[in-house]
Amino acid sequence: MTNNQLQKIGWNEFFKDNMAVKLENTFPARVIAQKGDVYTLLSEQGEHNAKVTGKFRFNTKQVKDFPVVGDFVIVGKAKGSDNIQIHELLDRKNSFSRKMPISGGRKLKDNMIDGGVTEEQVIAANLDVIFVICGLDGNFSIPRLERYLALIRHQNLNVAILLNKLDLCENMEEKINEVSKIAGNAPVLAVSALTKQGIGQLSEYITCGKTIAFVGSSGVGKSTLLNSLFEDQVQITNTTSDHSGKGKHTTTHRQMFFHQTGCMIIDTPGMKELQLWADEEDISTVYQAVIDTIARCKFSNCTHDGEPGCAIKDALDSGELSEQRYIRYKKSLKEVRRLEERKREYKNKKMKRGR
Ligand SMILES: Nc1nc2c(ncn2[C@@H]2O[C@H](COP(=O)(O)OP(=O)(O)OP(=O)(O)O)[C@@H](O)[C@H]2O)c(=O)[nH]1
Ligand SMILES: [Zn+2]
Repeated sequence: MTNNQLQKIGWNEFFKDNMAVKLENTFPARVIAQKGDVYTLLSEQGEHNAKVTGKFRFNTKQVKDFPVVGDFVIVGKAKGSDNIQIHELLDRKNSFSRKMPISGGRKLKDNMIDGGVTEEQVIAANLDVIFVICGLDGNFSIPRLERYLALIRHQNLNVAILLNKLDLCENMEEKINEVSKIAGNAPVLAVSALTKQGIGQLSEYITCGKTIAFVGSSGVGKSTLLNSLFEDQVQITNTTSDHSGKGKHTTTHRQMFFHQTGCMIIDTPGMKELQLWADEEDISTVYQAVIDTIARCKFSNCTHDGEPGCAIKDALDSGELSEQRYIRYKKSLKEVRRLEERKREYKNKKMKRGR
């Protein structure tokens, strides 16, 4: 692979400039798959399987600082062996992240998932566009889309919303309308991965040198979509366990696929739990309509709890603002405030332990 070929897999000046390790015989590579602590990498020299070095592991304090699919890393041969090792993770242009999920059951506190390590979990890195996929069947969920949008807004990613299973949907316009109301600037596309209806709309995103990722809950059709785009089966899809739209887990690890156009597509396993890794500003952006309404309240310190001249009350009464959406806004705000608190507690605890 020549330098030009490295560019084809997304390498550019941004990554070159932040290479810190200048060890002899090291070179850049991109993470194209991950299974546990084994990474599959692609470099000018071809494909390699590698782990991080002991030094990397020792010096890395946070989960988010380990490589994920889409990352660029600096690799080299281990002393006295032909094995490739990862020495350094290069700064990310961006990433899609959530709060680390809770292992071993969830705790609900004030109707919010609470607990787990207060750290960022990076799902995929260095993306040009992220596609949030949602089924037009029983899986359809505006609240879930809003949560994805909050996470994405936090990372400043370009996002497109992809409504799949168009073949199963009888009120497409109504659904698109509903989604458009919360989508902000994100384009909303409706397709059927199965019949390929509308798939052509994706071609403007699937272009040479670009990296895109598919995220969404299990069973929305990420792998089916990938299969359609590649014609020949790159992933094995399963049949949904029932008609509720909840699929069986099929994709078990993250992986990057190379499309014939030269586009890199990252498929991710369906996410059950989507705790916010976002802040108040992100919530304000996702719920801009609520923020605009609040700005019209008579008193700037209005608590929207019966004060005179409350624009929220008027908007709820007139139906201009949906009560459910307002409740979700308040809940999300509470969740990110709680996250800020937990981040502070976590940092203090870590500092006390000296790591
Ligand atoms: N009718 C219909 N079914 C679809 C469509 N896309 C996917 N499916 C079905 O939905 C089920 C789940 O699809 P997958 O592609 O495995 O879903 P996934 O998002 O990759 O799921 P995970 O790997 O668990 O994250 C399969 O039975 C697919 O055949 C579609 O456009 N229309
Ligand atoms: Zn008010």
